[in-house]
Amino acid sequence: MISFSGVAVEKNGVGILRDIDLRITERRVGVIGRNGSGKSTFARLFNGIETPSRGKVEFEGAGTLKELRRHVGFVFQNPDNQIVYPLVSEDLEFGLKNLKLPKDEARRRIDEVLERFGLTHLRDRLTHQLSGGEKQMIALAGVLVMQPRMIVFDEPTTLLDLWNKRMLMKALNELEQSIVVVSHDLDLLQHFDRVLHFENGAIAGDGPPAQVIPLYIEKSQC
Ligand SMILES: Nc1ncnc2c1ncn2[C@@H]1O[C@H](COP(=O)(O)OP(=O)(O)OP(=O)(O)O)[C@@H](O)[C@H]1O
Repeated sequence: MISFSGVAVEKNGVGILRDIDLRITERRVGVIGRNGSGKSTFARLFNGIETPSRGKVEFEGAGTLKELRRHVGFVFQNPDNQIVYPLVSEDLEFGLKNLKLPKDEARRRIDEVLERFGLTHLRDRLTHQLSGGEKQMIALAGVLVMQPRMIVFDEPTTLLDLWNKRMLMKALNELEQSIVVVSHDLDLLQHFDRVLHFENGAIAGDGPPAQVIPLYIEKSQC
């Protein structure tokens, strides 16, 4: 469970997010809203990439940056922001080095994740030669090997074609972690447990997709 209590974010004197009071216990949560409504800023609070100007974010009662980073993984919209090493295998080992895992255990985790998502053939490839969809999956694999309890995705399907979008949606559905997905792709979120609708830096709608999404669409038609 992750909680936001009285959270506000301000930058250069400008209010970006305000009055965020939430407890998230659902397995699949979507985040929608117009461009500039504060979704990415909200998403980045989950694992401490962004810190609140006021209020606190806690994962099961622990709010230190170290705890948030340990429990919550973050998948960026553009995998180039996430993939740093020339070889896929090196990139996947990168985060695990910080955990100081024995080599065998690190290898086992990497093999398991690659195998599970049918990515084993990419293990020794150069990361800059991967397609956009392959990169997106390797970025997700890099987060999964860290075994976080929750994963936040910021617009994960924007760069993907229909095939890769389907592959990612299937992967999302099969994850045992709880997931939070920021997306303009309303189809992706229609079977989620809960959807948060942001408007001008605050939550304007919160509930099941069948309730929140139609109201959001209605507002866009005004
Ligand atoms: N450093 C900053 N200083 C001032 N304003 C900022 C800063 N960073 C972000 N903003 C503003 O905060 C608002 C929210 O940005 P955010 O990226 O969270 O929106 P978003 O809902 O994710 O948008 P999009 O759908 O376009 O990705 C935007 O108006 C943005 O211009």
